[in-house]
Amino acid sequence: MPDTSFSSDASAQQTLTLPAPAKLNRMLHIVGRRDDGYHELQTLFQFLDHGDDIHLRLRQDGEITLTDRLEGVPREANLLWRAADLLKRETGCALGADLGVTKRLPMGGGLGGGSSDAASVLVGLNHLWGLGLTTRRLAELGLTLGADVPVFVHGQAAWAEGVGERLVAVALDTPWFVVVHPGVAVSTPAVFTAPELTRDTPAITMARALKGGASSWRNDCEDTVRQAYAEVARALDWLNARAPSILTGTGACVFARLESEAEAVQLLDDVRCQQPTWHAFKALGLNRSPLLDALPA
Ligand SMILES: C[C@@](CO)(OP(=O)(O)O)[C@H](O)COP(=O)(O)OP(=O)(O)OC[C@H]1O[C@@H](n2ccc(N)nc2=O)[C@H](O)[C@@H]1O
Ligand SMILES: Nc1ncnc2c1ncn2[C@@H]1O[C@H](COP(=O)(O)OP(=O)(O)O)[C@@H](O)[C@H]1O
Repeated sequence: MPDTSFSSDASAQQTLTLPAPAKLNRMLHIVGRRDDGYHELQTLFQFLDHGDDIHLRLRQDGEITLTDRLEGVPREANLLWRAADLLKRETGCALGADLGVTKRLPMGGGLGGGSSDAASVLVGLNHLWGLGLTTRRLAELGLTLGADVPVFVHGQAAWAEGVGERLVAVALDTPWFVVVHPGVAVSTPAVFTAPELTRDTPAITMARALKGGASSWRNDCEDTVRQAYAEVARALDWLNARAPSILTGTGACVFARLESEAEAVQLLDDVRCQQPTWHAFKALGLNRSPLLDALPA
């Protein structure tokens, strides 16, 4: 009988499929504005058991290619490609990769899909290319791609300050959520440049935020987004009549917190029957990203 174990092991080392989970901002306060225009935040990040999948295949010729196109995103802007290109330039690695994505997360929805894709590429290529960079270094590199990339690299639910780069791991409640995308695109820069945006919420301690618990958590972007996007306001009102619900990030997604999976199933059914123009899914909150458990030993 032919021994195929060597060839299958060898090909397993050449390819990797990794999860790129969504995040929610369980609360988000804007506590100031830096000189460069960026806003200082206080936020609680948590992951969902729902997201994209990233497919990596090692190339010996040094090329970085994209095997899946994202509509409206040219190669040089695609965070998968930018993450791989950054890692290659930073380390001088001579290897390359084919990068693919099974896209499930809406783009620009406040679920961090692009940032999570980038984090999974950084973590995955660090492994496939045998670079040996520390998680801390990968997170530093990731921050140059987007403020939300470090939390995905570290893979722990976190209290975040600054623009989201100062992280402290936390254990939050892990309920079921129903996440609704009301079918409109919200511009993050437009939210952050809105004159009426609340930018002066007094900073609080992490202990106080955690002690207040989910029933006290809110998102400072919500009023501004409500005013500019009637469909987001309608989704928040509709969901809030059924379960406590807030905006994630700068939207457009909103999420309802349920007491059980059965309640989440029921609410999801109701959304699909009564609001057919919205996209919705149910997901469990996770304090540990599935990315951390997906890498081969
Ligand atoms: C606010 C959050 C919370 O998770 O919202 P979502 O993007 O997830 O909805 C993120 O930190 C967003 O981070 P990220 O998505 O990387 O933002 P970017 O594309 O870099 O920002 C787009 C623009 O928004 C403004 N911006 C962004 C983040 C921030 N803390 N202050 C800002 O003022 C800046 O003008 C920036 O040019
Ligand atoms: N791989 C990617 N996945 C999603 N968006 C990407 C990707 N690469 C680049 N982008 C760009 O980044 C923007 C923000 O995407 P995303 O992280 O999904 O949203 P958000 O920051 O609202 O959570 C998108 O509108 C898109 O133009």
